[in-house]
Amino acid sequence: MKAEKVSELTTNRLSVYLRCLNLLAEAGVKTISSQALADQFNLNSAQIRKDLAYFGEFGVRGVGYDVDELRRHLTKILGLDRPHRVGIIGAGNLGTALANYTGFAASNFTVVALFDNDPQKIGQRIGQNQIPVYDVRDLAKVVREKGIDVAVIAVPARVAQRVLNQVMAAGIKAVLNFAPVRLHARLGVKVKTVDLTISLESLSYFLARPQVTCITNPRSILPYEEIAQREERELAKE
Ligand SMILES: NC(=O)c1ccc[n+]([C@@H]2O[C@H](COP(=O)([O-])OP(=O)(O)OC[C@H]3O[C@@H](n4cnc5c(N)ncnc54)[C@H](O)[C@@H]3O)[C@@H](O)[C@H]2O)c1
Repeated sequence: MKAEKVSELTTNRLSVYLRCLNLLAEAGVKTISSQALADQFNLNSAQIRKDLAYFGEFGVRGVGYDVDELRRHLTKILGLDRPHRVGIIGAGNLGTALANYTGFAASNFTVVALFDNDPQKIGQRIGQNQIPVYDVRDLAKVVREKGIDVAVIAVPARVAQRVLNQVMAAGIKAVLNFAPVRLHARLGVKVKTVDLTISLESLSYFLARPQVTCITNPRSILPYEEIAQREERELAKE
């Protein structure tokens, strides 16, 4: 497997394929061709074949993919076959909302701790799973004790870099950042930023151009696919 050169766009697509395959499995579908998969979920069949071929031979010519087998492979490729333990730093509006959300469990992610620096919040328990809020100064200790391998940053932007530094010092290598700020991670640490304002502003851009948003043909997504493919080529060059 040549997984080390796989871009984030590819891993995002693998995650989409897995979600589609889970829906097919729930509906009792046993095998599916790349074309049928593409048609049902508005994906690109050549891209599916290319993405999957990268990780080995999955499909059977003329039959397609075995849905359960491909689900197992994608689950393994995405590292979802082992549980991930998540710690959320910032027990405010967003941090507590994320801790209350039970939907991550299906993908093998469990929120096991929140961290804060507010004495009023430290010691509280959040949501139906009664997740404890720890003092952020105890981050490294709790990370070790609870085997936390993913951190979510939900603190104000002005302290987010400092918190990331603490997270990295605690040995965590995968970070989901909600603070609207560009963070600097050291080599070997992956930070993904979810910036809702950027997403809203890009929606606003399309609202400002009704001729783009009014096209109903699914192929109207082609320009964005092209952008994604261009980004991917650039990533591959790095
Ligand atoms: N609330 C939302 O809908 C939303 C949406 C998108 C992005 N965000 C972003 O997420 C972040 C959190 O937003 P929020 O609305 O939950 O804010 P909030 O003020 O409700 O919560 C922030 C929490 O971080 C804690 N905190 C501050 N400094 C800390 C530190 N050094 N170490 C540990 N904890 C610390 C605070 O005590 C507080 O509990 C912000 O950067 C915000 O811009 C929020």
